[in-house]
Amino acid sequence: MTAADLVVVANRLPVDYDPSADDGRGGWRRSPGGLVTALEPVLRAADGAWVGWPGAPDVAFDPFTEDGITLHPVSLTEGEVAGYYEGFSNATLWPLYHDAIVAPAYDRTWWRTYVAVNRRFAEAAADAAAPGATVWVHDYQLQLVPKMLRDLRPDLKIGFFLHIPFPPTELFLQLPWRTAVVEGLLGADLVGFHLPGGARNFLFLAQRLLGLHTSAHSDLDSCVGTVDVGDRRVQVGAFPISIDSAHFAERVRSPHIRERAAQVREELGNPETLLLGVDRLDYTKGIDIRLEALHELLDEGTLDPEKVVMVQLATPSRERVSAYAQLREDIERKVGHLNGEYGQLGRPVVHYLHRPVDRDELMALYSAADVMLVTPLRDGMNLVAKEYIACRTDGTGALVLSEFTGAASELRRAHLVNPHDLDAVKRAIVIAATEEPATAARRMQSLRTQVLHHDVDRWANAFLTDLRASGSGTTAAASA
Ligand SMILES: O=P(O)(O)OC[C@H]1O[C@H](O[C@H]2O[C@H](CO)[C@@H](O)[C@H](O)[C@H]2O)[C@H](O)[C@@H](O)[C@@H]1O
Ligand SMILES: Nc1ccn([C@@H]2O[C@H](COP(=O)(O)OP(=O)(O)O)[C@@H](O)[C@H]2O)c(=O)n1
Repeated sequence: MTAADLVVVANRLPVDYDPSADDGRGGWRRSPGGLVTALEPVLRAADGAWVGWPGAPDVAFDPFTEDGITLHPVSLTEGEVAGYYEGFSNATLWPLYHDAIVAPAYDRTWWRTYVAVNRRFAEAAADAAAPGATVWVHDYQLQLVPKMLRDLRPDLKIGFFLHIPFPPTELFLQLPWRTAVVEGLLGADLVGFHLPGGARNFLFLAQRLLGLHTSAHSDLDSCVGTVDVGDRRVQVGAFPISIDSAHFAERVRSPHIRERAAQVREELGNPETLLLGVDRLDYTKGIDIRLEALHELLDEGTLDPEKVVMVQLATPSRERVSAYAQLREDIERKVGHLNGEYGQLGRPVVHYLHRPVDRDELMALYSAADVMLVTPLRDGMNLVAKEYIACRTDGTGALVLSEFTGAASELRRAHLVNPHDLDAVKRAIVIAATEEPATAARRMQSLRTQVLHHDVDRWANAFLTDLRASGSGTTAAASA
C-alpha cells in the first residue's frame, strides 16, 4: 500500500467487522454513529487513508481498499476493548465529557490500556502517512495520539477534532490524568471543537495545568485562540460539523424512498401526527424524557392515542457497559407501559426498534414524520437533527431540539427546549404538532437554509484550511 497524503485516524473504521454475520464467513457493515457519517464522504473525495479499529476483538487484517478509501485496521485484544474502549473511553471520558450524567469511573488499569492503545494507533498512523502528509486525528478515544505521533513523525501536519462536548473546566479537573490528556492534544498543530465554549475551556486548562502562554481571539471566525508549546504555536478553534446535506436532499426524492414514506404512514394507521426519535441507545440522548412527555400528554388527554404514533429507532450501542444495559431496560419498560396503557391490538402507540436500520429506510422515516424529537441532555452536535431537516424537501415538518446539543447553536428556529424541564418538552411537542402551517413552513425554510449552506464539505475545508495554514506565527520561545 502506498502512503497517503491525507490520513484520518479514528477509533472505528467506517465499516465494522461482524464475525457472527449470517453469511457464514462474517462480514463488514457500516459502523454506527455520526463521526463515520460525517467523515466518510470527505475522505472518499480525497482518496485518503483511514486508520481505525475493525469493531471486533482479536481479529487482524492487512490494509485494504473499500470504496476509494484505504483502510488500515488496528487490532485490539478482548482485554484492550474492555480497558480502552468500554472502560476508559466509554465509562470514564464519555460520561465526564457529557456533564457527568452518570458518574465517571476512574480506573488506573483502564488508563494504562488507553495509553498503550493510543500508542498503537500513533504507530499505525506514522506508517500510513506519506512524508509531510496531513494527519487528522478524531475524538476522545485518541487524545494522546497527537503528541505520540509528533514524537514519531515531526514532519507531519497534525490536526485533532473532538466530536463530543469539551466539558466545563471544573469537571475536566476531576480526571486524574488531566495533564497528560491536555499535553497529548497539544501535540497537534490545530485542535478543533464543535463550539467556541469547548475551545475556550481547553485554552484555560492549557494555561492552568501546564502554565503555557495562551491567547484568545475575540473575532467571530473559527479560530478561537492559540497556545504556545515551546517553539510551536498550536491553534485552537471551533468548527461545527455537518452532513452531506445535498446528498440527503437529493436521495430522499427518489421514487422508492417517497413510496416507502407513504407506505410507512399507512402501515402505522395513517396517524394525524407521527413523532420520530432516531438515536444510538445512549443515556445522553434523552430518549426517556420524550417517552415520559408523551405518556403525560396521553394521560392528560392533550394528545389522543387514536391520532398519534411515535416511532423510536434505538441503534444498539456499547452494550457491555453497565449504564447502557440499564438504560435499555429502562427504555423498554417505559415503551411497554405506554403500549400497555394506550396501544390497541395490532396498533401500538410507540413502535420501538432496537436494531440498525438502513439509510434509505431512515430517510423514508425522516420524510414520513411530522415531528422529529431530539432531546439529549448533552450532545456534541447531533447529526440526526440536520439529516431530518435536509430530508424535508417539501418544507413541512417540525423539529423539537434540546438546547444542550451542539446543533442548537445553529438551528435557532427549531422548537428549542430544556430537556430537564418536562413541562417545556411537552409544550414544545404540542406546539410543533399543531403550529399553523405557514408559520411552521417559515421555520423549516430557515432551518433548511442553514443546513444546506453549512454542509460537511464546508466543515472539513474550514478545518483543513486552518490546519494547513497553522504553524505560522512566532512564539516567545522561537524568537528568543
Ligand atoms: O463508536 P461508538 O462507540 O459506537 O459510538 C458512535 C460514535 O458516537 C459519537 O458521535 C459523536 O460524533 C458526532 C459527529 O461529530 C456528533 O454529532 C455526536 O454528537 C457525537 O456524539 C462519538 O463521538 C464517536 O466517536 C463514535 O464513533
Ligand atoms: N438506526 C440508525 C440510527 C442512526 N443512524 C445514524 O447515526 C448517526 C448518529 O449521529 P449523531 O451525530 O446524531 O449521534 P451519535 O450517535 O454520533 O452520538 C446519524 O448519521 C444517523 O443517520 C443510523 O444510520 N441508523
